Amino acid sequence: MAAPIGESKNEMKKFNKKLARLRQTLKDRENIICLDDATNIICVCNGGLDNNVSYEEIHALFTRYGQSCSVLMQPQKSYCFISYNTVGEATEAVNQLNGHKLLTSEQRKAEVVLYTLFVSKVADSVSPSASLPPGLILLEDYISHEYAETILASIDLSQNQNTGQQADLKHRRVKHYGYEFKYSINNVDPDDPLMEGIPEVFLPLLEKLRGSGVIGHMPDQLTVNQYQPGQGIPPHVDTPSAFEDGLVSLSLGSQVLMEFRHPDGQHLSVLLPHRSVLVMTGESRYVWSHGITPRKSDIVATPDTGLTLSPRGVRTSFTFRKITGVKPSQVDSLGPETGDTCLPEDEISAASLERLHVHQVYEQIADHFSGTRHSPWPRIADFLRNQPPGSLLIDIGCGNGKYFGINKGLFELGSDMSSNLAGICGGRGHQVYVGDVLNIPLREGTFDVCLCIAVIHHMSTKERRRKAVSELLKVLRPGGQALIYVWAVEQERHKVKSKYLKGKGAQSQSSSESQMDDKKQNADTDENAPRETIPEKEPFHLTNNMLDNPSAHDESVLGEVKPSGGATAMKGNPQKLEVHINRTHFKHQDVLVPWQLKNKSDSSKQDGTSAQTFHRFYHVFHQGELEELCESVGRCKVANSYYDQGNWAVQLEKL
Ligand SMILES: O=C(O)CCC(=O)C(=O)O
Ligand SMILES: [Fe+2]
Repeated sequence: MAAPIGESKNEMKKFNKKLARLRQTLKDRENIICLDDATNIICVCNGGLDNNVSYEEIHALFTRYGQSCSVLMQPQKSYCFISYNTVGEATEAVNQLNGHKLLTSEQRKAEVVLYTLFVSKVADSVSPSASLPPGLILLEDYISHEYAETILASIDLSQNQNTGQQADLKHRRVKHYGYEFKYSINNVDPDDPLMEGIPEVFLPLLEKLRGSGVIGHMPDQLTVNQYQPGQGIPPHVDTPSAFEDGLVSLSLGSQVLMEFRHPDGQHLSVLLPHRSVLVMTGESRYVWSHGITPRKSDIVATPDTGLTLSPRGVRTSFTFRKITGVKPSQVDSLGPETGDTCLPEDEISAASLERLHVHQVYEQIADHFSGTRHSPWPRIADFLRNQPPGSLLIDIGCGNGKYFGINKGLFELGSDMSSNLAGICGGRGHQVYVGDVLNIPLREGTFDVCLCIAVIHHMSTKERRRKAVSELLKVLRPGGQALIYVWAVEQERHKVKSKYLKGKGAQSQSSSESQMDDKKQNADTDENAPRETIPEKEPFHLTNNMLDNPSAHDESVLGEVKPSGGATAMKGNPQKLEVHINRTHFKHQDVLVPWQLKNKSDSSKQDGTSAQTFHRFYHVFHQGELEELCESVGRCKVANSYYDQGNWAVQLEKL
C-alpha cells in the first residue's frame, strides 16, 4: 500500500497503522471491504461531507489522475468514493494522494488528512433517492430566464405597502397579495382582501398552469418569501381550511432543499432549482409537512450522481393559493376549540398529534423558550457533577444546551427534535444533532450517561413512552446511567405547592401571567412553566383542525377525519383532549397546555385578538408511573426516583 511521500520511517509506520485501522473500521461499521490489489475505485477516508470536505475540492484533486473520474459523496459520511476508468489511473491517484493534506477552509476549521483505499464497489447506499411525496409535482425549467428576470424586477420587497403584516419575519422577508396571510392566526380573512391582487406579471404563468391542467383553479392569493442564506421556514402544512388543494410555488434565484416529512417519520428532501414550479396536491399538501431548514448550504446531487455541499444564495419563492372562503373563526381558531383534538388511537394519529402539538410548537417558540431556560436544576446538575471524568454524555431533548459544561470532564452530545433549538445549542459551541427520541440514530451501548429532561411526557401513547425509554437504554452501555424527568400530575406534595402552581399564587389563566416577566415566573427553575412571549410571526399553518375539512380530503389517505361540527368520526370513542388552565391542578393526565404569545405593541394585529396561543401536548405522570414504565421496558434497574418541583424523576442503570 502506498504511503505519503517524504515522511520519516516512524511517521510512515504511524500512517500505515492508521490506514489499517481505518480499513478495519470501514469493514466493521460500514460494511465496506477494502482490497490489497489495486482496482479502479478508491474509498477516500476523511474526504467526505461529514468532514466538511466539498465535492469540488475532491473533484479538483482527483481528476488530475483521470479526467473522467466520478466522485460519489453521501450525507453524514466522512469518506467518499472515486471511480476511475482504469486501474492505472486509480493507482496513480492513490500513489500521489494517500496522506494528502487538505488545508482549512471557510467551511472547515481544521486540516484534514486523506487516506485512500482500493475497493471493488461503492457502498450500496450511495445512490440518492429520487422519489417525491405522493401528489407532489416538480416542474423544472417551467419559465424562461427572461420571464424570471421580469418577475424579479417587478417585485419590490423593501416596502410595506400592505397592512404591516408582511415585512421581515424573523427568518425571511415576506409579502402578500390578494389576501394577507396572518401568521398570528395562520389564516386569511376572506372578507378582508388586500388592495393589491396578484400582479399581472404572473398571469402567463398561472394561465399555463391552468391550461395544462396542473391546477384546476385560478389562485387569488400570493405569498412572496425571500430567503437570505441561512434563513428558512419551519415545517408546516398550509392551513387546510384556508386554501384549496393544489398549492403552487415558483422558485427563483438560489436553489434550495425543501424537506417533506410524513407523520410516520418518512423524510424526503426535494431540490427546488431556479425557475422550477412545485405543486403540492393530495397527500403531499395535506399530510406531509414542508419546510426549509435554516442553513447556509445544502447537500445536493451533482450531475454525475455524487453529492456535494452547495452554498445557498438569495432565493425568492412565489406561493400561489386559492382561498376556500371559510372564515377563520369557523374552524381554525387557536383558542379553546383546540379541545376538539383527541387522544390518538393509533401510531399515525399519535405521530401527527405530536408533530402538531409538540414539534411544531417548539419550532415556533424556540427562541423565546430558550430565553426562559437559563439555570440548570440543582439535582440534575449534581447528577452530572457526579459522573467520572471522560464519561460520554448524551442529552436527548437538550434544548439550548443548558446542561452542557456543568461537568467539564464530560464528552457531551445533544439532540433535539426542534431544529431551531438545536441551532441555538449548536450556536453555543455544543455538539448537537436534530433527532427523534423514538429513533435515536446512535450506536448501541455507546454512552455512559444519558439525560432526558422534559421529553417523554410529550409522547402521546404509552407505547411511544416505552419506546422512548427503550431508545435511551439502547444507546447506554451496560452500567450506564440515565436521568429522566417528566412533569407530574401532582403539583402539590406534602402540602407544598410546586413553583408552577405557585407562580403568582393565583389559580389563574393567562391574564395574571401576562403581568409577570419571565424571571418572576421561575423561568430558571420551572422547566414546564408556560411563558408569555412576543409573537414570532412565523407560520404555524397546521392547526388541530388539519383534518377538519372532510370534503377536501380522502378518508382513506388520512386515516382519520373529524367532521367540522365537532362530533367524532374516529373509530371507537376517542378521548377529547382538554386544554389545561395554567397554574392550576391537573384534571387529566393527557392535556393540551397553552403557551401564550402576547403581542406587546399589537400593531400587527388586524383582527382584534391580543394573544396567540400554542398548545403543547403533555401526558403528566402520576406517582410511580415513570418507574413502572421503565421497569416494563426492562434492561434497567431504577437506582433512584424522586419528586422535584412538580416533576417525577428516575435515575436508571442499564443492565
Ligand atoms: O418558500 C417556499 O417555497 C415555501 C413557502 C411556504 O411554504 C409558505 O409560505 O407556506
Ligand atoms: Fe407552505
